Amino acid sequence: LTLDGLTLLEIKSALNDTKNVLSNWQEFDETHCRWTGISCHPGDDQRVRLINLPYMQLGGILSPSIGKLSGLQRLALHQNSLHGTIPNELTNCSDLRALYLRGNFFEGGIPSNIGNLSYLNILDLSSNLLKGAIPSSIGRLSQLQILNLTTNFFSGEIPDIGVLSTFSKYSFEGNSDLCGRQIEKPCRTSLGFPVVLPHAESDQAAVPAKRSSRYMKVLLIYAIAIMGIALVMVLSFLWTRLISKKERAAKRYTEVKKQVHPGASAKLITFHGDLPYTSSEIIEKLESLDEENILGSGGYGTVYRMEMNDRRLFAVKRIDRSYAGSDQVFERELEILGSIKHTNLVNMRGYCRLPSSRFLIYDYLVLGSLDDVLHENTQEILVPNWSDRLKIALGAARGLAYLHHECSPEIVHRNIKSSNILFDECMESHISDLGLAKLLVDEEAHVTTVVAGTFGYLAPEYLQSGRATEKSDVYSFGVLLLELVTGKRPTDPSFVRRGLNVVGWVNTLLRDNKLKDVVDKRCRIADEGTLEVILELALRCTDGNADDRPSMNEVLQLLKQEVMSCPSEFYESDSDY
Ligand SMILES: Nc1ncnc2c1ncn2[C@@H]1O[C@H](COP(=O)(O)OP(=O)(O)OP(=O)(O)O)[C@@H](O)[C@H]1O
Repeated sequence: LTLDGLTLLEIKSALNDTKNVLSNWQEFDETHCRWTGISCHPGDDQRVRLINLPYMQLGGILSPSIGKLSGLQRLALHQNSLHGTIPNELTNCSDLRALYLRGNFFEGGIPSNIGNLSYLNILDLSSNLLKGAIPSSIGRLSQLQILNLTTNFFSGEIPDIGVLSTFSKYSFEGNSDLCGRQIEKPCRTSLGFPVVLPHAESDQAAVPAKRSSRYMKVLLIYAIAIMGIALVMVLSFLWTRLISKKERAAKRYTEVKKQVHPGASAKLITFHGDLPYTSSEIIEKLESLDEENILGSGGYGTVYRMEMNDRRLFAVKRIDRSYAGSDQVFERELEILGSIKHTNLVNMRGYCRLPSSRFLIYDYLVLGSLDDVLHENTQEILVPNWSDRLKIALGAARGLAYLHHECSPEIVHRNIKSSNILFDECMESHISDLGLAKLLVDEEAHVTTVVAGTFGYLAPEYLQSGRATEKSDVYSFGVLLLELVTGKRPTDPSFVRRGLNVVGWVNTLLRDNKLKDVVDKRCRIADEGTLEVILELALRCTDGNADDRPSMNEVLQLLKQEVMSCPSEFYESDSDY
């Protein structure tokens, strides 16, 4: 073993590896470059470049030996259970570009000479038990693009110097004792007054004694008035919250506007008043849809492009499938689906039942589906690059995590696939067809035909039992990630011919150390570290054992970190970490 290999063993000895994930970190191994979570610099000297061990349930401490890895560029140990302090020696890793220690139990302060890490792009120490002042040397990190110190116990004034001046409150939230310009919270003197007050400068020039007692009086009046106003605001805020909560509960379904078309047995339901047209105009447009307007057809029916008189476009799905229950139950279920709103879900605007057919009305997504973009795209220039692909994955993960973790009861999509990821004019991902897989199955059918979804994306246990869970969605999402990396459909003939699906194919190539062969040839990967992390995530999502797959919230966290660490134009748009 080289010096770096021995250093890794020292680091391992300080970690509490409960799940034995570091079992292949062995003394007798000649090269440490293939150990779990390790990547080396190209060349013969086997210098460690990346340590990627997030979500590994590692305990123990981060050994000071880490400082000996002078070629280290990325240290990702987020979402483990590490404790102790962040060793000062870490700042000897002068090549470090990304440091992720989020979601551990690190105590103490940030090493004061962290400013020595002059290449640092990303510093994420959020969700730890860190305390003390934020060192001003962070201001010297001129390359720093992402700073996340949220949810710790930092205190004192945030230094307003260098790069530290450029970060907003989103980098510091969840530290109740911090103050400073960045978080719009003035720091206070021991008397409890803001250090900087309006007109403070002119007061300096005044006659000291007399002026200061008048000044104190004014301050007192100010303070009492501010406290009074704050009290009134808090009370009225609480009151409106109470009222609006009650109203929201009562109005849950009243926002759904139901209209019965005069003279015909037609029914129109619009959700959240989202379709600002008369029922006659909508019904007239629906009745006039013809072959020219067809966008495509899928398992539930045909999709049309519908243009209103004001030129706004909608996508309309004419439902072919029958529904076993009554119209009332079907419509009630749809009302629930219509009430779900999220930027990464295709917005359902309304439902219309005419004697001839039933229609679902959606927002029209101009740039088509991921399936079109990846597989039907003949113009090389329009093929998404690596950072676009990460952004697409992130958007889809946000939508799916919302369905799994924010909706109550949670919604299992059952049919995650590339043709159900649609793009708006900004190439933002929107998941379509949510809820339909469950709503439009034939309840009477035999269990094997109850399986909705599309071959290639389906989790093995879902195929066997017909029972869809969040974890079967996670599997489909993992396949989607592999599709984004490889640029191949999950049923691509090149591996199906050899009896493999995309998961088996990627696993085989990785086992043979052919990382490069996995990647879509049309896409230049800027950062091999990110590629490895995404592949590892995809393989965890497609684990044969559903319990070993991560939740969508975990997937989302990990993708956010990767998107932020991928240098591209969409840093700014992704600020909600
Ligand atoms: N809201 C929308 N905006 C623009 N195009 C859409 C919209 N919804 C669907 N489409 C397009 O209509 C076509 C058919 O979509 P549909 O969802 O019915 O089929 P699918 O996704 O191929 O299969 P499945 O029914 O299994 O989901 C696809 O080409 C899709 O891109």
